[in-house]
Amino acid sequence: MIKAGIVGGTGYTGVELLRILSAHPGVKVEAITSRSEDGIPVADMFPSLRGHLDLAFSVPDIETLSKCDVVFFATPHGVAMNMTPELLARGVKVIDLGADFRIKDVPLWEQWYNHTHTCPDLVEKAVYGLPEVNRAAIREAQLIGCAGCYPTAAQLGFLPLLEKQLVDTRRLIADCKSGVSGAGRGASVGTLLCEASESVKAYGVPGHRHLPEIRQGLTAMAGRPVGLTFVPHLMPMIRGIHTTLYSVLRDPVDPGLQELFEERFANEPFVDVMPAGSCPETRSVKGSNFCRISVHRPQEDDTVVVLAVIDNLVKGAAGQAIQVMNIMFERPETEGLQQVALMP
Ligand SMILES: NC(=O)C1=CN([C@@H]2O[C@H](COP(=O)(O)OP(=O)(O)OC[C@H]3O[C@@H](n4cnc5c(N)ncnc54)[C@H](OP(=O)(O)O)[C@@H]3O)[C@@H](O)[C@H]2O)C=CC1
Ligand SMILES: CC(=O)N[C@@H](CCC(=O)OP(=O)(O)O)C(=O)O
Repeated sequence: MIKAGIVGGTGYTGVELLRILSAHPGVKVEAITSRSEDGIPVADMFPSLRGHLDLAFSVPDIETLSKCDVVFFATPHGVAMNMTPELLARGVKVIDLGADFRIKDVPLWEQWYNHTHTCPDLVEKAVYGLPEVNRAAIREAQLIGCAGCYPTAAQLGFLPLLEKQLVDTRRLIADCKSGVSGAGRGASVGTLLCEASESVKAYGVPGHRHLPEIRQGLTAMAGRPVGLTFVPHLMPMIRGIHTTLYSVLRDPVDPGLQELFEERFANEPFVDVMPAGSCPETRSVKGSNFCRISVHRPQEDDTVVVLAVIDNLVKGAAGQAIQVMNIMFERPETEGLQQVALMP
């Protein structure tokens, strides 16, 4: 049994980790932290877990967490970096769902996150948690910076095109939409029902913190710097990310896009390439670890349109983190992650 700890158990990604791990046959959750709910039984706060988890929240404590084999940080950026050096020194593997270890260029991270990094040496050692790109490195890693939610969908969608050098890398466009749970559980005016429902709004147009993360991944795939326009939107739904990705073919001769996507993801257990002409819906992945993708070439013109959907809390966060854990601990990669999406 893998002994797991979760820091940040009262947030949306924390409770999603609990939902999935409580049914994982190879994992026992040993510690779950919250500073605000210290001592409260987890099932009192989340009745959906009654009968599945007999644990109470406790404040984050290095002695307790270091008895675990793996610790997940489901915390805002700037938190994981404080405890990670000590946990690694004690032989614990760390999987950060936040952004502390995702961006290799530390000054660039500090600029976008407006925070001083306290362990830049560990950023170099950390492995980016996107199994479809980095599986071999994840297997050997002690520390993972899990891919963000928008970055997961955008990178998976562009991956086959960039690896094969099929599109102009100077003008990639990622038009992305997220459900409100992407903003976390903390109260804010923008996520109130009256503000977020029955309305759609772009945000972060001049620059969003996921821009450098997505650009870093796409640059590695393409083998050269890429130009990217990334515009996120807030949608009146709870879960889900929908990305519409635009790029222009370098050579207008038909490269066989459908076959290319099917072949690239043929052995990926959580990427489903949809039949030609289809448009994946966010509800087709709600509660599941799948990314569903379709590729289009409207009017047989030179623009390629890729549609990719994920559940931001699963493939975009907790599910991906558990997929990564399965790889690190040499468990079957799909173990505990077989949930079918909720319809409707
Ligand atoms: N929501 C999403 O769709 C996605 C989120 N992520 C990332 O995952 C992380 C968590 O997100 P989310 O679950 O939405 O966040 P929430 O705001 O919903 O929850 C944050 C959690 O962190 C705890 N926490 C906050 N500050 C600290 C601290 N200083 N020390 C210890 N614990 C702390 C909180 O509990 P308490 O204050 O009681 O200790 C709470 O349990 C973030 O980095 C986010 O960017 C990644 C992908 C998708
Ligand atoms: C709707 C919404 O507010 N989404 C968040 C992104 C989700 C998230 O938490 O980001 P990570 O994937 O980096 O952890 C945002 O735009 O900042």
